[in-house]
Formats: sequence, C-alpha cells, structure tokens
Amino acid sequence: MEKTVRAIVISGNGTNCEREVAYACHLAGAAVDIVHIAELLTGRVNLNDYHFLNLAGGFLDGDDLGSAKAGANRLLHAPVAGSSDSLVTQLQQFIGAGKLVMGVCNGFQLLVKMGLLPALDGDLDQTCTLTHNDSDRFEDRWCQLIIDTASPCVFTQGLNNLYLPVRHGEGKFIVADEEVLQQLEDRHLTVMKYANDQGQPTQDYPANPNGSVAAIAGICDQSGRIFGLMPHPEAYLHRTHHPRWTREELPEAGMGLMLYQNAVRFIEKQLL
Ligand SMILES: NC(=O)CC[C@H](N)C(=O)O
Repeated sequence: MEKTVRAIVISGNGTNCEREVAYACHLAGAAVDIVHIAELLTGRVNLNDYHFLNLAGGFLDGDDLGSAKAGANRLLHAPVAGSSDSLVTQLQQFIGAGKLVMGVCNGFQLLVKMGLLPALDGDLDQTCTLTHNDSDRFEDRWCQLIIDTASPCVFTQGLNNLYLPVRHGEGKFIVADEEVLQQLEDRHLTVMKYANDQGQPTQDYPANPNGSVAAIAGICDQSGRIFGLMPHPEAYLHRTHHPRWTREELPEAGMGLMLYQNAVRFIEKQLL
C-alpha cells in the first residue's frame, strides 16, 4: 500500500490562512486536515498522527498582548484534557520524531514566542521576538527574498531567492542580544532575508518592510526541520497569484509551492 504524507494545519482563535495553507499542502501531494486547536486540547486529535505541522497566519486572540503571545501561553501551559502535559510536550515528541513544522507569519510569531525557534540551546527559552513594524502600520506588500543556500533548512533546499507577499503589523525580528544574532548567522539559521533590487539584504524601507535586524524574514532551528517566516508562501501557488501575472511571463506554479514540495519530498524520503 502506498504511504501518504499527512499534514495538519491548525485553525481557530483567529487564524485566517488555514485554507490556503491546506491547499498548498494538497498541491504538494500531502493528505491534509485542518484541525481546530480545541480538537488538540481536548485530546480528540493527536499531533503524532501527522508528519507535517503547519501553523497558519492570522490574528490569534486578536493580537492581544502582542501577536501570538496568548496563543503561545496556551500551548505552553494549558494541559491537554485527560493528561497533565501541555500541547508543547506533544509538539516536542513530534519534533523529536524527525517531523516537520512550518509557521507562517502568526505561526512564526507563535514558534518564536513559545521558544521553539530558534531554540539555540535546545530549550524553550525565548531569545528573540517579532514586534511592531518600524513604519508603525500594517504592511501588505510583495517582497524580494534571498535564501542562505548553506542553511540546513529543509524547506528552502535548492532555492536562491523568492518573491512573496507579507501582511503583518508585527514582523520586525529582533534578538535579545548580539550573541543570539551572531549564533544565528554563524549556524546559517537566518534562512531568509529581505533583499533590494540588487539581491542584497537591506534595511531600507519598503524592500525591508518592517526594519528586522539583519533583514531577517525567516529562521530555522539547527535541525532545519522547524522553520518560521513572515512572508506567506501559501499566497503564491499559481501564476495568477503574482501581482503582475497579466504583464509578465511566469511559470505556472508559484514560487511558494516549492517550500511545501520540499517538505513533502523530505518526509517521503526520511519518514515513510
Ligand atoms: N498575516 C498574519 O499572520 C499577521 C500576523 C499578526 N496578526 C500581525 O499582524 O503581525
């Protein structure tokens, strides 16, 4: 019997991109379920029945206390019904089994605020955050992105650059201290950066839409299997998603799809 890559997309409490993310997983060849967070907290669904966890974008808890902050506390501290463990314990088992996690935008904010990214020492201490854009407003624009080709990130293998949209109010990546940034750069965990027209990382607005330190748009953990990014790959799956599709010659598949295809291929090779 043919084995299937199983993807789960978490929804609820204010997410709004779960259908697009599920569609991306489907196009990449995975069987996908959209599961409300309450299904996990009540123990009706277990993460460990899946291979690929997707934390979708949106406005968890209305960005109250800062984007994804309340959500992070819920996952870290609220026990799963019938158990004394919180969902993060299940999540750590999931990660320990060599599986994949991708957090987009609000999902990235969630991973960072839970301490799952970058987890430089392997524990859940929060060492960086995503805060209000320098422009002090919501930024909704397409961005040029460059990829660190030496990064262990599973999702970006074979990619040099991407063109994807951002839509966020709190996308400015900052670190607790310079040492954290140094370690991220040295270990090639700063997977994705905002770039200018010359393809160089930039602090200039609007190419860098939020003022992120070192132009960081996405980071991974040391295994390369946990990846968070502010731009939305699920928003560029088809040629017609591109803002200039009527004026430019473009490949049929959008660039964002490649991240999901890399994930599915990795699981097929390593886990099935
Ligand atoms: N699109 C998103 O996921 C937005 C995330 C968050 N609500 C912000 O504005 O920063």
